[in-house]
Amino acid sequence: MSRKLANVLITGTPGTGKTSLASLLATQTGFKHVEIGRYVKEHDLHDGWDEDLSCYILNEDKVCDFLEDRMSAGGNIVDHHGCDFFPERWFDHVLVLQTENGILYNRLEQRGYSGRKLRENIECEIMHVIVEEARESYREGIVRVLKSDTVEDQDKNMDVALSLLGGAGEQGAAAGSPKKKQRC
Ligand SMILES: Nc1ncnc2c1ncn2[C@@H]1O[C@H](COP(=O)(O)OP(=O)(O)OP(=O)(O)O)[C@@H](O)[C@H]1O
Repeated sequence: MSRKLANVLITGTPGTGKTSLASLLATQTGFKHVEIGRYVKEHDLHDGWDEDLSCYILNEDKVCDFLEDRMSAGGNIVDHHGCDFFPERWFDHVLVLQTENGILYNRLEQRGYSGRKLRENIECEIMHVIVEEARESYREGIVRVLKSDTVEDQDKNMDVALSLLGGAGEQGAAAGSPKKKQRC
């Protein structure tokens, strides 16, 4: 199987700037912005609502089944705060955004996060949980960790992403590489 266009995963702790970057990148490239949180809500890809964390309980199988055909076609920018349940073969590039803890704290607080939700997200960033998850889930050569503290960082990250997508046609060859996991 090969794709004419690449697929990109933009991941990182909530608040690190995934949606902002993915949205800009989609506008510039014409790729589809696949914001998993929004899809989960709009297409009922969940197992109900978590009252404690005020969020939907994502159903990984439903998400993967829903996206399979679209991902096979390529040209997607997937935006999600986790990355270990997607099939490895879906992605040609994985960008992990990281934000300095104090900056992230302010962003999440401004968004109305507090208590357990705020604390757990900051701990996630301090412990580099998503970076580790990405490195364990995807082959080394496609994972890039990018700083996302400032607007200047965002500009640089756009440049990185655009340069990666410049070779999108060839990247499709990676689509047939062996799967590391069979979660979906
Ligand atoms: N590089 C950056 N520099 C400064 N502010 C940023 C940067 N990236 C994002 N922001 C701001 O931080 C806030 C969070 O950004 P965004 O919603 O894109 O994060 P996210 O990682 O997609 O969060 P979530 O996972 O909860 O959807 C927004 O107000 C956005 O404008």
